[in-house]
Amino acid sequence: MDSKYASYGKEKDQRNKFDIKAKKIKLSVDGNSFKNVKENNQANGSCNNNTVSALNEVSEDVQDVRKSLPVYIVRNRILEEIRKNNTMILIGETGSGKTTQIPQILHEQRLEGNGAIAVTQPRRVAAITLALRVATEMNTEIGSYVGYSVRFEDATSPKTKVIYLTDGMLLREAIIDPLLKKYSIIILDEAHERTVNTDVLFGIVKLAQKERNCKGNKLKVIIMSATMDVDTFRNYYDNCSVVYLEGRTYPVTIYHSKTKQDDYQYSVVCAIFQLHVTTPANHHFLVFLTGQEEIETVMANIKQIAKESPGPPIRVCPLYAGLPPAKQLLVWKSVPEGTRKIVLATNIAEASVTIPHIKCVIDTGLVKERSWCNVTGAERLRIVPCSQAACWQRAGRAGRTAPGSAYRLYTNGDFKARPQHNTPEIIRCPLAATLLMLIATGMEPSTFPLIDAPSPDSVQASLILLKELGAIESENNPKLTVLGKKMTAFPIDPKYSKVILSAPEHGCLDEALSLVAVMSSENVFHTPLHKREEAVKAKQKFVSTLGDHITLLNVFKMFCKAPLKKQWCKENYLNHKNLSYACDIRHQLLAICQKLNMEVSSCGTAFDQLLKCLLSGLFTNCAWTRGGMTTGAGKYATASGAAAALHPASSLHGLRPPPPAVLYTELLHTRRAYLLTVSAIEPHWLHQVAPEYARRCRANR
Ligand SMILES: Nc1ncnc2c1ncn2[C@@H]1O[C@H](COP(=O)(O)OP(=O)(O)OP(=O)(O)O)[C@@H](O)[C@H]1O
Repeated sequence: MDSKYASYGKEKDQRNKFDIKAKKIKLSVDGNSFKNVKENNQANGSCNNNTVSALNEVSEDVQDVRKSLPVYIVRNRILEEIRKNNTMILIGETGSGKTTQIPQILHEQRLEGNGAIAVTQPRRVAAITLALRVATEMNTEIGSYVGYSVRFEDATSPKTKVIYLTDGMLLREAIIDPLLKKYSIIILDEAHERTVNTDVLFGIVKLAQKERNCKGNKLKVIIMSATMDVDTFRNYYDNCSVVYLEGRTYPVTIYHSKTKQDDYQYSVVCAIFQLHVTTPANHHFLVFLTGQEEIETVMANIKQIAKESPGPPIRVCPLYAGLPPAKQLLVWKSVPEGTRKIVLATNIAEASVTIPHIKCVIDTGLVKERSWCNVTGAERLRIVPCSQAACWQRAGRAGRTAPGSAYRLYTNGDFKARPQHNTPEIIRCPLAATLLMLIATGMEPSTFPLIDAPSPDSVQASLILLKELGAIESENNPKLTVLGKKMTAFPIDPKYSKVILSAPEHGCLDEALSLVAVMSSENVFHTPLHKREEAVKAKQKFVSTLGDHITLLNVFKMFCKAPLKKQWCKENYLNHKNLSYACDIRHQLLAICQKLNMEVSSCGTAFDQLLKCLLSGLFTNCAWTRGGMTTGAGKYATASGAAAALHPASSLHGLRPPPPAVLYTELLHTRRAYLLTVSAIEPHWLHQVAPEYARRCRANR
């Protein structure tokens, strides 16, 4: 193993260094009593035992753990503040118990009255696992007093009092009821993440609170985070009270790489095996990577090296957004005693989640970030360094149930050079979906109160896109069209709801539903590194020369017909979980279509119809060969003029001559720019299905 990866500069945990300038009330945990509780726990073996508990297989005394949390210890003071203030910001260390304890403390006092308590989370895995944990702590079933609501899954009932839900789900509820009357208390958690949905929710909740307070139907709002920019939030919420909770659970020792790492995937594998041979097996690892493909590659490498490496047996668990929920939860399952669990995750494991017995975090310091081009509306994905706040959150995952360590594969200098906080997503992301939601709730986009307003150009570009999608009447007077209203019925991006809603016109709703469903799930192909050739060969039987979309459709159709699905997937190197998840999604999309009285037509093998239908929603994602010739190895120019190559995994890769025009699903920027999930189209189709955009696009090219 290369020795340069062994050298980490040790540094003291600096999690307290965040500068909080706002006037604040400090609530301190009594150091001695906290220490004693911790020591007692350890003496009881409740934090240090070797048995790894799955989420619902509670081996520790949850009530003891609960009572040792800083938030629990000062709960009476916190309650006092919450009673006094309609709006409050609560800052507390990662792991201090904000997300699991505050809702319970409120509910124990019945502060929610006849309403419910909503706790928003930027990510579904956090919403689900938190609800499961809190249900266990409250000794109740999920869906009873505690529940969760995430896209495509609602585990609540009329008697649910504490609801963990994604910010996107609360936004959808706001379309039906902008005053969110179902809730008497709304907790906006992980405020520092500044996702576009959370930023919009800040505004919706602020307006709802103002109006409801006038009508005597009060709404309490609590904003929580470990690392947020307090001054900005305090100004936005009219100088509301800030409660700063001092006190932590377990220390995390931070190590930085001494030298810059050129190949982080390689560094990750080296770091894992260096630590693997020197750390006890019950210290599980959590590794932060940037995406599914990378996770699969690293996973394959670990499995390969593990065969010859000394040290305990290894169980590798992936965790990324597109993984079907049931598979995500496997991360919380116990492993046999003496086995090391290594979780390979994207930033979805960064905030709010607790994976028991993770004592070692290995952080690449990178994240895959979505941004977009105002002019053409095309989106792109880039791998970029994450903010300091994100780095602290990641490190915090190591100190949840015991003291831990975080190994950063970047230097201290690199860390210090990073921005303190995440750039709000609203500044860099496409806004069409958000604006559609706002317009649907009856809000006026130009006067809507946002903490950080996106540039007027960006808003205008998104309104133009909505106009071209047929969702609004005009960009200057944004009113929903009949089509736009229907689009809001689907919990998916407006580009994809447009595809579904255009399908009857192209006679292909059956196929469009399957395609959108399979594209909403994650990669269906499973390509283990050591069996790459077999996997590539197996893929051939599904490949269409028309491109990856029809290839995906072929896979999905054959999966639906296969009698022994698991076995069939194994034989064909396909991901059974992702395909099953696609089936669930299709089911739900179909139910919405049926509610809208749409007729389910099929185009059979007339795939031109399906591709035109796909283009009617994804028209911003076209690329052309330059002057009819590809430049270099399959290079195309996107609508913004950026050069990009077909991804080597595309079924069009290597086709001679290359199709003059293609439709892609995503533009990925790694060392090169790649078009992902690509189909050949006829250049004139763009004019047929999106004439306004085609004219605008030609003028810009
Ligand atoms: N699923 C779980 N299994 C075991 N312990 C858990 C679980 N969820 C929470 N805990 C315990 O409760 C503690 C508090 O978790 P909680 O999510 O409430 O903290 P938090 O202050 O909201 O942290 P963050 O800012 O990171 O979201 C954890 O550190 C851990 O000790």
